[in-house]
Amino acid sequence: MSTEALTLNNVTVDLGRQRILDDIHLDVSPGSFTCLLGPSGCGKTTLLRAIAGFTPLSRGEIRLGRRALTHLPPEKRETAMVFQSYALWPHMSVEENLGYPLKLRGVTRTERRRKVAEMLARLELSGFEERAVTKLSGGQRQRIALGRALIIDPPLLLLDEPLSNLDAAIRRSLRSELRRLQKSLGITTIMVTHDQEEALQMADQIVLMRAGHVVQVSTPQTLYQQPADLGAARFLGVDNTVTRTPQDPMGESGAVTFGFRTRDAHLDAPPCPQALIRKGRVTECVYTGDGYHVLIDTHDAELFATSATPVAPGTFAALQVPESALIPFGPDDRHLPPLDRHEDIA
Ligand SMILES: Nc1ncnc2c1ncn2[C@@H]1O[C@H](COP(=O)(O)OP(=O)(O)OP(=O)(O)O)[C@@H](O)[C@H]1O
Repeated sequence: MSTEALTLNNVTVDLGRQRILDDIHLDVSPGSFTCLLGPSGCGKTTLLRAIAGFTPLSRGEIRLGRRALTHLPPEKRETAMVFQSYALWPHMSVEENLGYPLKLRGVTRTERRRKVAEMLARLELSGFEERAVTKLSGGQRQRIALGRALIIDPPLLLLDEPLSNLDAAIRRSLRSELRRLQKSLGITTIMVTHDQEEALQMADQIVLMRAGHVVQVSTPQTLYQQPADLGAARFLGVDNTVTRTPQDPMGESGAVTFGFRTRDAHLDAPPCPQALIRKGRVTECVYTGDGYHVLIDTHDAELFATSATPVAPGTFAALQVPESALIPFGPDDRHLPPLDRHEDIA
């Protein structure tokens, strides 16, 4: 299989009078797995459809390797797409579904059988040839849909929320299966998801989108630890913010907002010299399975923290966040470089 780099330059899409995608630039390296991540309506599916050729560009260009795709119809782009709904032919068997794209390309019956058997082995579904697709589980159907997309050796695989119809356990196991398959084939892959956990677990590169724009392109680790702005941070589970005070950790100048995740704010941690501390009254305490989430009303903000034991509302409590878990943002809400701190923190 040949796999290729994808390049988007200046990609802009207007639908009706509305600008849906605005000046998108993106480089996707060959064989990598990229997730388009963002809230509902931010333009993820439109971008995927534009790459597939189903949505025309108003401006810009799309290249796959040396080929310009921009003006090619979908069937000439040779990209494969898998949707949320499995879109299998219900009246056909597994073998017929998988072999259909080969049949359309004039591949002989013997060769089709060989390729279908090979694909079923890759999907760990050997022996399912004769099975009606209506008699498969949701996870099996989605694997067949994936196999049908891959059987023609496409240079680019496009996935539109392929796991979102499946229940949580199947979804988790299919994530690693899909990633393993993608790596073994080395196929350049772009997947749309609104699920940050899914993107963080699967992607080599995440494209975070908001309102038709790309906010950040980075590895999962960088996106999680250094979100580009406060909006990105909130989308990635940073649910607490505090503004600096004289005794807090701080940068050199200007107002700083620190974001932190609830999981990093502890009520029962041993005191640590370099930490942010906030005190207040507990207003809520809910069980989360692996502990408790506690809401604390401090004098300037309501903050969430974790506790190993339940805490009664009304109790006076102090939360502590280690310095390493604080994400600093400047007055314009943009992420600041890592803290360079010399002073002790109260
Ligand atoms: N055919 C269309 N005509 C006009 N507007 C459209 C059309 N298709 C989508 N939109 C609008 O474009 C915006 C982006 O939609 P899109 O489906 O790409 O978002 P998304 O990020 O994939 O959302 P979701 O996660 O909910 O699927 C939305 O505001 C949507 O209403």
